[in-house]
Amino acid sequence: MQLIDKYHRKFEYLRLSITDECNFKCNYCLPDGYQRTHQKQFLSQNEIQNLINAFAELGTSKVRITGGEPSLRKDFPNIIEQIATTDGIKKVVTTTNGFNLSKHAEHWFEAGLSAINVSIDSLDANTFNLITGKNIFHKVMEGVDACITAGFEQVKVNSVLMKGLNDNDLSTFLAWIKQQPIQLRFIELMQTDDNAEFFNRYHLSGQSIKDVLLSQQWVQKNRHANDGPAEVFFHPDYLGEIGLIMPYSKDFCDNCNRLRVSAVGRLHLCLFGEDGVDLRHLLQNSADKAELKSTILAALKEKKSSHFLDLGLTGGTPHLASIGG
Ligand SMILES: Nc1nc2c(ncn2[C@@H]2O[C@H](COP(=O)(O)OP(=O)(O)OP(=O)(O)O)[C@@H](O)[C@H]2O)c(=O)[nH]1
Ligand SMILES: C[S@@+](CC[C@H](N)C(=O)[O-])C[C@H]1O[C@@H](n2cnc3c(N)ncnc32)[C@H](O)[C@@H]1O
Ligand code: SF4
Ligand code: SF4
Repeated sequence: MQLIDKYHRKFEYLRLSITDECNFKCNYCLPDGYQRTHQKQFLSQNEIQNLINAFAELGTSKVRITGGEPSLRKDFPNIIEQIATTDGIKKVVTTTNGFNLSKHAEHWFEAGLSAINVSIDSLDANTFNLITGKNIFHKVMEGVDACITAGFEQVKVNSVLMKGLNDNDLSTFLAWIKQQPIQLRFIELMQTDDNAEFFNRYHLSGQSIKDVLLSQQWVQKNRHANDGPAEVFFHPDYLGEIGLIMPYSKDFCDNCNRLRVSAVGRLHLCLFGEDGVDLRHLLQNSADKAELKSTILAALKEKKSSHFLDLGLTGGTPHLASIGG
């Protein structure tokens, strides 16, 4: 039994959100901060274990723990360890805003985290503050250094491209990664239910960056099966790499290799899909594993070939914190 859809795409990568909550106010994601509308019970460690056991038996080998801000959970290191020691899981990775990274990078590495992605939208402390609502740029950068020292096999930095806010920063970013073994990724700003006006004002294609890179002898790398969606470029004079995540480009979804489960246990077939399929009642007891697996397999039959962002359809995703990006 394998997770393969009708377009012959194989899904070995699970993005698991463990909380919706976040302590940042990124202007493209949660500009007014996290709003606690009603008390939600996020997945417990027991529920997570039952979920991961089923996915691993269906061929999942890589799990990204995301959120909201995943490291806000006190049991975050336990969750890392628990997933990393599940049979069949080869890689446990996370995406974080880095607020407590300098303190915990080594601890998470020891718990079994193999790689880490840190979101840093600008290398200018004031602009960072303006975008995220947090005046802790230097602390986050210390966290990136702590990741490199801790020995993670890969450290990536995510930067959402925004017209007039950080699109002139390419040379500063390039100077930074010349001597740093970091994969720096520029992500095209995506429209969600809540950010239409912001999107119209700030969205910018990554193609202009691609053109600059190719004109400066950067070379595109081949993709591997479990890789994320970035087009990756290297240069012999740079220790770091550049990645471009361009969901508005043609054929972006042809390589889709990931499924998502939200922090309340709903299976989402696409970042911009509809409501999702409730799995939670099947996560309470390990004896329900067979039914859980068949529910996931049945749901996959409905996965669409692509998103419909070019038609302005955001599939009911209010913001990416709600489902883990
Ligand atoms: N449209 C779309 N965007 C995605 C998808 N996966 C990731 N992204 C975007 O890319 C951002 C960065 O993703 P990360 O959490 O760093 O993970 P990744 O790029 O899948 O990870 P790697 O495995 O490290 O390459 C996400 O927050 C999204 O904004 C996807 O399947 N579809
Ligand atoms: C939703 S966050 C969750 C993890 C963590 N809080 C963080 O920011 O790294 C994951 C990623 O989604 C990206 N993101 C959020 N909203 C986005 C949007 N509308 N368009 C593109 N990327 C977005 C963020 O920059 C971040 O890199
Ligand atoms: S992008 Fe991440 S850090 Fe920023 S508000 Fe969204 S969930 Fe929080
Ligand atoms: S937008 Fe949906 S179909 Fe396309 S790559 Fe992302 S998750 Fe896959």
